[in-house]
Amino acid sequence: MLKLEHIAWDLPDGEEIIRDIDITVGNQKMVVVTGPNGGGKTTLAKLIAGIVKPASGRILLDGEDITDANVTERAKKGIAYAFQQPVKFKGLTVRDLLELSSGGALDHDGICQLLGNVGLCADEYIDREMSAALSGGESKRIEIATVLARNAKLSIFDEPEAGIDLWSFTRLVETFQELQREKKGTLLVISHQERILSIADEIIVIADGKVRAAGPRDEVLPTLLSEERTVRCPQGKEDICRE
Ligand SMILES: Nc1ncnc2c1ncn2[C@@H]1O[C@H](COP(=O)(O)OP(=O)(O)OP(=O)(O)O)[C@@H](O)[C@H]1O
Repeated sequence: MLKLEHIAWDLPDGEEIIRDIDITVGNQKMVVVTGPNGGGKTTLAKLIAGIVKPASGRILLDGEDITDANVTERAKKGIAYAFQQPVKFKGLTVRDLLELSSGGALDHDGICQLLGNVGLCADEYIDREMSAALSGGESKRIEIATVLARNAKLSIFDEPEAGIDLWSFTRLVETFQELQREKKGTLLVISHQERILSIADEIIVIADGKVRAAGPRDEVLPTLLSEERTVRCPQGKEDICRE
């Protein structure tokens, strides 16, 4: 179980970005973090992965205080993080990257399966270099595949939908569902996508650096969707919106 207690994070000029956040993420759950742009979701994910350190508060993983552990130590303890903007490693091939992530040699079928999770046809990609020649959507999907390859205790995905096509996105949603069914670790997914929100066990809404709402999907999602409808259709204009 992941537990954040009174977590805060500020910019060097003192501006508070994350304010006194308390979150509990149960094992084997799929938790989706959503909320308005600039609300602090990516910062929260970076705090959990150890990329940034909190100004105050504690982070516990299965009861162990990991607040002072760095990224590598947290990775060893089972936290895997997929960046919103994928990192490119010149010289490394897709196969190298997937083998590094999974911790051992992978045969053709193993690589096919991992790339298939994100809708990539393996043969075309296995020996390609992780360079600027890959499109944004291709490298984003490879990044997601590397996190899936880790089979981590806690996998964090930051806007996995960003820049990937509809077919690959559908495949990714199915992959998340398979992982949920097979109870293969905890998924923490930052997303604005209703299709991802609709398969969450729990939803956390972060706005203005605080938890605005948190709870089981069926409690949180209806309110979110009705708020979205209100934004799309201002009060008093419902008749026009329906037409
Ligand atoms: N290193 C930094 N320097 C300056 N501002 C930062 C830094 N990191 C985060 N911020 C600011 O903190 C706020 C929260 O950013 P964050 O990326 O966590 O938001 P988000 O909820 O993930 O947004 P989005 O939905 O747009 O991805 C933003 O206003 C952002 O500009």
